[in-house]
Amino acid sequence: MFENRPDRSDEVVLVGRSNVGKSTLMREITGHKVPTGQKPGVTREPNHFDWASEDFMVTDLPGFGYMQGVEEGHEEAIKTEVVQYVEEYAENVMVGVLVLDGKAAVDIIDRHSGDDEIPHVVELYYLLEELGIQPVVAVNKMDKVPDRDERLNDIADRLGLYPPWKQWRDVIAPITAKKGKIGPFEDAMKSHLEAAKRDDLKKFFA
Ligand SMILES: Nc1nc2c(ncn2[C@@H]2O[C@H](COP(=O)(O)OP(=O)(O)OP(=O)(O)O)[C@@H](O)[C@H]2O)c(=O)[nH]1
Ligand SMILES: [Mg+2]
Repeated sequence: MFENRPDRSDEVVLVGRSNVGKSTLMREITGHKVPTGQKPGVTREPNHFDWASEDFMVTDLPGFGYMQGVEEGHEEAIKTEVVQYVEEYAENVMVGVLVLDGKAAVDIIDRHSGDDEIPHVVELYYLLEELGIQPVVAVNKMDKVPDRDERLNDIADRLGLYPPWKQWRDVIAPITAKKGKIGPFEDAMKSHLEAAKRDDLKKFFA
């Protein structure tokens, strides 16, 4: 299990495959220089940013799937650790942000969908639901997606959210984290924090 977790009662976690932009989004949220990179597998340990006065933190977790320079067995081990982390702290996690690469997600999901196979990202989405964690799907790298509505409808469909995606604006948030365009994500976060009666945390997503 990952060490060095600050003891904060409320938490937002960022999860998803490697290289989708979790750490880039973390940077945008916190304003801190979180390491990011072009090669999958940059984040190997959780990055926690915490605000003691609000008893709150945001955690950027290592990514699932292919990681450059990492042995296959170790990738699996990291994936298991990420799942265990979310399970262990489910009580604390107010929102689970599933970050996707808007350009690649549908192809990856479809490639791994079969009779006895559920793609990792879909599995992760179900895990959040099972654990009673409010999901937000941050569909990142929208700057690379030409057919925006079509793509977002497909993503909604693959997650079992009946299209059109616009019905799910509090769950599906198209963003371009690299350019700081994260308004739809902030709006979704604010609506869930309000529902959780934590209006005091909305300032971190403004
Ligand atoms: N085009 C585009 N690239 C982005 C965007 N957001 C992040 N990236 C790039 O995607 C790459 C991966 O970003 P990271 O934030 O390191 O991704 P990560 O999900 O934290 O990756 P791991 O730590 O390896 O799991 C970097 O080269 C980023 O600059 C975006 O909105 N658009
Ligand atoms: Mg990272």
